Amino acid sequence: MHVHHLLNNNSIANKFIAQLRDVTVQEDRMRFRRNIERLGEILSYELSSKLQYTTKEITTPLGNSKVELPANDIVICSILRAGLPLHNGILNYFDDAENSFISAYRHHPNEDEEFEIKVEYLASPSLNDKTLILADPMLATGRSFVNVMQALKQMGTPKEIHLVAVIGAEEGLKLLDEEFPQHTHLWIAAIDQKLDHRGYIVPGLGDAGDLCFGSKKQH
Ligand SMILES: O=P(O)(O)OC[C@H]1O[C@H](OP(=O)(O)OP(=O)(O)O)[C@H](O)[C@@H]1O
Ligand SMILES: O=c1cc[nH]c(=O)[nH]1
Ligand SMILES: [Mg+2]
Repeated sequence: MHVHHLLNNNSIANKFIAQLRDVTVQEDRMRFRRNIERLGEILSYELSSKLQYTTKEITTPLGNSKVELPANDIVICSILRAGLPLHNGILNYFDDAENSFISAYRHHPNEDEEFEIKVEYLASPSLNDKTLILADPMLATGRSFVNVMQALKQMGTPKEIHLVAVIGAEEGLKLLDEEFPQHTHLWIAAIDQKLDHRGYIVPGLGDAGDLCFGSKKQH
C-alpha cells in the first residue's frame, strides 16, 4: 500500500486537524463537519495527482486551449455515519463521480470491550473497472475498512482503490497494508501512535460520528 501522509508537509490542513482535535472547538458540530469536509477536499486534490489524464481541446471566447482532464470513472464510497461529511468534501471536487454508501458500526455483544463490526446497508453502482475512493475519517483498528471492502466485492472489482481517512493509528495502517491489494493508495491527514483499550485512537479526536451528528443509543 502506498501511504500519502498529508501532515508530512506543513499546510493550512494543520489548522483544520487542530480544530478537529480541540475539545473546545468540537462543541461546534457544524465546524467539526465542515473541517472534515475541507480535509476531504484537500485529500481529493492530492489524490487527483495519481489519476489518469487525457487531452481535451476547450474553446474559449478567444481561441482554443488544450487541457489535461481526469479520465477515471470514479465511485466515491463512504462509510456511514462519520463518512458523510468526508464524502461531501470529496464529491465537491469529483462532482461527476458515482456514489456508494455503506454502513459499518461497532456492535458490543457483551458488556466488555470486545466488539464486532456490523455491515448492514449497501447502495452502490457496479465497481467493475472503476476507480474506487473509499472514505472514512477514522482508521482505528482498520476493521471497518477491511469488512466494508469485503462486502463491496459483490459489486465488482475496481481497477484501482484509493482509501481516504483523516486520522489513523499505526495498527490500522498495518492491517490495511496486509489486507488491501499492493497498489492501493491511502490518503491520510494525520497518523497517531496508538489505540486505547476501547479501540479509540490516542490522542485522536474522540468519536467522529458522535461529534458530527450527536450520540447514539447502543442496541
Ligand atoms: O478502524 P475501526 O476500528 O473499524 O474504527 C473506525 C470506525 O469507527 C467509527 O465508526 P463507528 O463505529 O463509531 O460508527 P459511527 O460512524 O456511526 O459513529 C469510524 O467512523 C470508523 O468507521
Ligand atoms: O478513535 C476513534 C476510533 C473509532 N471511531 C472513532 O470515531 N474514533
Ligand atoms: Mg462512532
